Amino acid sequence: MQVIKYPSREDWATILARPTFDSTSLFDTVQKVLDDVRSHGDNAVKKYTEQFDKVTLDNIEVSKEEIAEAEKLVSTDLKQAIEMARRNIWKFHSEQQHDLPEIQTSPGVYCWQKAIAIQKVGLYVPGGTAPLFSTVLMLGIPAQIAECNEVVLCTPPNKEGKIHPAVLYAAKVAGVHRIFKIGGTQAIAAMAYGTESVPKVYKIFGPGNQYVTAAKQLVSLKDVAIDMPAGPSEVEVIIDETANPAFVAADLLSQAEHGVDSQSILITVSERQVEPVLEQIELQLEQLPRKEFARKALENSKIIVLKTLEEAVEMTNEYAPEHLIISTRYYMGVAANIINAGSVFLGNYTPESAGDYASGTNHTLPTNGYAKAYNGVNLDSYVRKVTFQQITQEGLTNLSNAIILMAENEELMAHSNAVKVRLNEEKPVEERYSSHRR
Ligand SMILES: NC(=O)c1ccc[n+]([C@@H]2O[C@H](COP(=O)([O-])OP(=O)(O)OC[C@H]3O[C@@H](n4cnc5c(N)ncnc54)[C@H](O)[C@@H]3O)[C@@H](O)[C@H]2O)c1
Ligand SMILES: N[C@H](CO)Cc1c[nH]c[nH+]1
Ligand SMILES: [Zn+2]
Repeated sequence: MQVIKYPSREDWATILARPTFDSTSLFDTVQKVLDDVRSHGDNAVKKYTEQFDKVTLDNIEVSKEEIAEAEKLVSTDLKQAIEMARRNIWKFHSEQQHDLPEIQTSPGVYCWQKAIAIQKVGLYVPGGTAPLFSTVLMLGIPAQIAECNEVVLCTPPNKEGKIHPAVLYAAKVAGVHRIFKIGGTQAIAAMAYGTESVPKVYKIFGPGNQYVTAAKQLVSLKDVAIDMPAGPSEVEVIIDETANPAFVAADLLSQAEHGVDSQSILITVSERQVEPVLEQIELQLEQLPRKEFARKALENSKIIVLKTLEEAVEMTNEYAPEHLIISTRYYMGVAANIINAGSVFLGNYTPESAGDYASGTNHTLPTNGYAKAYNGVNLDSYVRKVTFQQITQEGLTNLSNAIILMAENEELMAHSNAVKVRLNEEKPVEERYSSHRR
């Protein structure tokens, strides 16, 4: 991990750059796969599954028998852990439902909103190098709470053409309706355009590698909504002299192990913490089965020494990390000034892995600086708030001058007429006999 001490402000942007790859050829490659699946459906999906996942599939949909079999293969302990996570995720997300009041904006003018679930949603669960069954819960449970009608899930098959049992079990627990053995760009294309087997959806959710993220961005230009760009994982940790180096190292490694393009950033206002943290990283890294991924990701990672916590906050807001851990004496004071981050973890006993699995918050979060403009997945991601209004004859009379004047100044006479034709009419029957009712 590169150590940078007291950098000058002009260098911040360079220091905070994310790992790069050639995105021109990436977008071209991804677009070709999207177009092919759009034109040739299941045949193209199977072709790319052979090419990228190295498996030939006759049937791309997971059968009921496979789901039943998977349930037997998941241990009781793991089922209990999944249940605990499910309960907390359910609790946190179901509290995000709010009553939407009816507002009388002026006499006789009633406006309100109704939250209505997006009817068809597609969930992408990454599976290139790790079976992320926790992501199934993060994406499926809010869809279940929102009552989406059709929930389909795509995830890459392994070389035997199978899906990890825990992914299938979690999908059952989260009420997913149909599961397909498709990964990468071909999965995003199948859900965006529909194929003979895969239904077309209205919105696609979920994280993934650079191919998945690029595919989501391309299909969202014209064809389907997406949650957000949620690419390679990242974490930033802010510490002072009170932080425990072993905890800090573990947190940095926890995101580095996701993949070679992950990034971990440590900002310390105590120079004395640098060596102990580096020692802990070396020590802990050796024990990790995924140490090769983590080691590569650490090449993209930095330890930055700054003078003050004010600077640390400023740098963080510029970087906009997916995850931010604050391990300083007065962490609440530091947190109060954070404006750009996906999910914030406070104090020495709040590791980022708690949010990845079981505290109840969602782990599908914006990466690559998108936290400046997007939030992570939440219940609102699965609903649209449709507005309704009802205006009485008196209400319309009160608004009429303003509407007519504004419409005529925009030179839109038909808009103005739609009000004028209603004025001076006899009071409508329903208003004579009933009061306003929703
Ligand atoms: N931001 C978040 O909320 C969040 C959450 C979980 C995971 N993640 C990230 O998701 C990513 C998961 O990546 P992954 O690779 O393990 O799984 P993945 O499922 O995203 O990607 C695997 C698929 O990539 C495609 N692919 C692989 N090589 C290709 C190539 N050369 N050309 C075209 N397509 C190719 C294949 O079709 C394969 O099925 C990690 O980077 C992890 O950090 C992010
Ligand atoms: N940290 C990932 C989001 O960036 C989510 C995850 C799933 N499993 C473990 N971690
Ligand atoms: Zn993680």
